[in-house]
Amino acid sequence: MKVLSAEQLSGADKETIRKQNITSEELMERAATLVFNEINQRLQGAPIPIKIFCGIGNNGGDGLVIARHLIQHGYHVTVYVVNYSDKRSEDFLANYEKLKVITNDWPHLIKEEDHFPEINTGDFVIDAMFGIGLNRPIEGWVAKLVKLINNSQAFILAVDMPSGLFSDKTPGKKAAVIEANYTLSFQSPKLVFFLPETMDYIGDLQVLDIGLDREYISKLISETFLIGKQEAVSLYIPRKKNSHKGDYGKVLIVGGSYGKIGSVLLTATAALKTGTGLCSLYIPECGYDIIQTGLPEAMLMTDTDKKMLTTYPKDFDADVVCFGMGVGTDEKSVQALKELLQANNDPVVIDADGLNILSNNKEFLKMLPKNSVLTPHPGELKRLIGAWEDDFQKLEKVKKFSKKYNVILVVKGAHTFTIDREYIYINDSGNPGMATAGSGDVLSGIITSLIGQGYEPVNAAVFGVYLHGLSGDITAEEIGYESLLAGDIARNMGKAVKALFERESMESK
Ligand SMILES: NC(=O)C1=CN([C@@H]2O[C@H](COP(=O)(O)OP(=O)(O)OC[C@H]3O[C@@H](n4cnc5c(N)ncnc54)[C@H](OP(=O)(O)O)[C@@H]3O)[C@@H](O)[C@H]2O)[C@@H](O)CC1
Ligand SMILES: Nc1ncnc2c1ncn2[C@@H]1O[C@H](COP(=O)(O)OP(=O)(O)O)[C@@H](O)[C@H]1O
Ligand SMILES: [K+]
Repeated sequence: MKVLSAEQLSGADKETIRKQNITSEELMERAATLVFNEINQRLQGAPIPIKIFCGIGNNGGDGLVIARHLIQHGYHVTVYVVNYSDKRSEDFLANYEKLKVITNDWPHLIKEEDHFPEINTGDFVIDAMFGIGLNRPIEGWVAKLVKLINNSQAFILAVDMPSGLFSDKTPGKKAAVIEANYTLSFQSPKLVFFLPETMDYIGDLQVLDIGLDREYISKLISETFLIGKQEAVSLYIPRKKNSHKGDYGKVLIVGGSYGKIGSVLLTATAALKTGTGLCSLYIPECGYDIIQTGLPEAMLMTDTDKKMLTTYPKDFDADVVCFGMGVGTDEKSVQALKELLQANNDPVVIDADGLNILSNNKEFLKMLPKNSVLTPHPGELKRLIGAWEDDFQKLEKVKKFSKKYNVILVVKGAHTFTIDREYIYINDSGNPGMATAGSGDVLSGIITSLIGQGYEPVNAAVFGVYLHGLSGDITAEEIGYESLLAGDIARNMGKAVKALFERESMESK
């Protein structure tokens, strides 16, 4: 799904009004009615106090439409107009008049702190103060109102986006922003919904298709995509009946050191469980018995050093090589990575200490084969590209790095971002149970496996990240977050691939 900017959404809005020959008020009615339907479906007429806070722009207009429908369906609604300015939008005014017709209980005007209502724990608050039109931080008494709502413990539903969030920049640490429990957003998710600094404001997210012109949207150039089940399925390459193990990749995993052999075991298990035909490992000698026992399907070569990697098997003919998990950063292991980079022209996957070695030896970056995949977590990323001021600057820096070195970066997190030059792919699978040692090692194995099976590196990264999260979701569904182990994610890869094609088994995310 394309992630559109506020500007693109406004354009689509105008084109829809023109092409469908409707007024902007009718479009607002359509969008806000969808929000009402969702609320009605969940509340089923429950007599709980609903407090709707409306701004004076079109987000406020949506709030007034929602209020009208809720009142007409017998809900206990109180409407507040957060009168932060006198420039009421036309559609706000039209809906203000419509509301007056159906109730004597007219909106309460809030113009200062003294007008604030009491908000109680059991209230259902609808935030329709600001949407994509916010152009400066919320200040003064409006900021105080935002804090009052946040501190109320009431359930908060945000319309289009939580008030206080911008669509194209982060709000700053002390800014007043609604902390929603649930966000119902129109037509397209916004980039800020997925960034580490701002994702916590969103709560659960649902995107409503408000019927903006499909043709116009399909022609819009977007560089940012949300990857859900539908997008993942489209990347899948089916196996051929007439095939053999040589068709599914000869993978080489290089890693491990004394005390960290488990990392390569996880990576290799994930690679084989993702469909690799032939999986070999190059490890320090101390890992020999561990791998042969733990993963008899894998083949092994060992370094002459017992405890760490000192070299790289240059003559080994692999389709794809993965380097880095559990390696450490000893000078001798730096040499191993150097030899690997000198010996390879095809894309490689670099993770963990492989990334730390790159950060300590920046001259190696130029040696990375084109379209190699780097999989940093935020700490590794910082060492690689330097610190950033906010998430938007981080994305710009990563794009620049990706272009400069011709590589793909998988920036791991609650929403993992795969960045290929100017393109951003945001992952929508996964859960907090995956915040457990070794789950990154598993991801590297999955991506390496897919490259070995003939996926383009960027597709291997995007699809691999999705499958990794999906396997984590399936595992969490079975055993909960707390006891989820990285090895479970690897072992459940088969279920994840199957779930891609099962309609009922998993909710399409
Ligand atoms: N296209 C779609 O998908 C559809 C969109 N729809 C809905 O429209 C929403 C966008 O509406 P919108 O453009 O009227 O902007 P909105 O967010 O209501 O606020 C703008 C007002 O706030 C003001 N202002 C800004 N910052 C401020 C501040 N810090 N403190 C105080 N004031 C501030 C600014 O005035 P300014 O002073 O800057 O001139 C202006 O008056 C969108 O989110 C969605 O809900 C649907 O109805 C239909 C389909
Ligand atoms: N809260 C979360 N939600 C979804 N995925 C998560 C969450 N926390 C971690 N993950 C995923 O788990 C993996 C952790 O990787 P990493 O930090 O490299 O772990 P390790 O070094 O222990 O292998 C990443 O793929 C990341 O996206
Ligand atoms: K809002």
